Amino acid sequence: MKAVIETRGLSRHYGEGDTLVKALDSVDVTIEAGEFTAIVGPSGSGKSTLLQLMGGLDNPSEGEVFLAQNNIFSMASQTLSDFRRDHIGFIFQAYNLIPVLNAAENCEYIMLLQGVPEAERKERVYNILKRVGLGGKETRLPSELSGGQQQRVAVARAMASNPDIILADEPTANLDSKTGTELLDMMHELNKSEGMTFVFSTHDPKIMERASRLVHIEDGRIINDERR
Ligand SMILES: Nc1ncnc2c1ncn2[C@@H]1O[C@H](COP(=O)(O)OP(=O)(O)OP(=O)(O)O)[C@@H](O)[C@H]1O
Repeated sequence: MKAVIETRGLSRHYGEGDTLVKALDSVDVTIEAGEFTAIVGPSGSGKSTLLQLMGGLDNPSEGEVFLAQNNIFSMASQTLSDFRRDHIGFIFQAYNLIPVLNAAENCEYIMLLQGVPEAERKERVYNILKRVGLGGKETRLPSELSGGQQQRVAVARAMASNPDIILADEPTANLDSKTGTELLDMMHELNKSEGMTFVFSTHDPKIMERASRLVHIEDGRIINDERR
């Protein structure tokens, strides 16, 4: 199996002395291509911190993250920013779409930054939006879409850059149970049919049920890592 992300001795500390918080404490984990991994654990256990560090959105106190065999924290910040854009798709709890851009433009934006030619951009956006069940809604603004539809745009946007991996931080937390299940089934289908690798930070039992791997974190440390 091919390693997509590998962390080595990854730690993130806040404060010092009496107020020191070890949000993440020497975590070694390797995410392999095609996995559908849920990072689970109690509130405050370090799930989001791990996801943020895996994606190079935060800096570790100690340790390393290798993405596609590249040590991301040894990169200059612009290099990291470009590398992240080309290799990782992010999905956040709050959708984080650009409000003045319509569904298609939200997806197209990353490809524009990647220098993908216009005709190819349009075709890819059309196909991806259809793939996530939003065919015909290309010109809707985020405010004209339901929460579930906005999160589908966020999934489409994450896929648009053709990333190695999608990191999703509590993607169903703001959705009702039925909408969350539909979104999850769609991501699971993308995992099965296209081999897209996903890592979730979650409390959602529905994600845990479908996960091919459950990584349990407590107090910033991995206490169990179960493939099934
Ligand atoms: N900016 C910060 N300053 C100080 N402490 C922080 C900061 N961010 C996170 N922490 C602490 O780090 C620990 C891990 O936080 P993290 O958000 O990763 O947990 P989590 O498992 O994702 O929690 P939840 O399930 O509630 O989202 C917590 O104790 C949190 O209070």
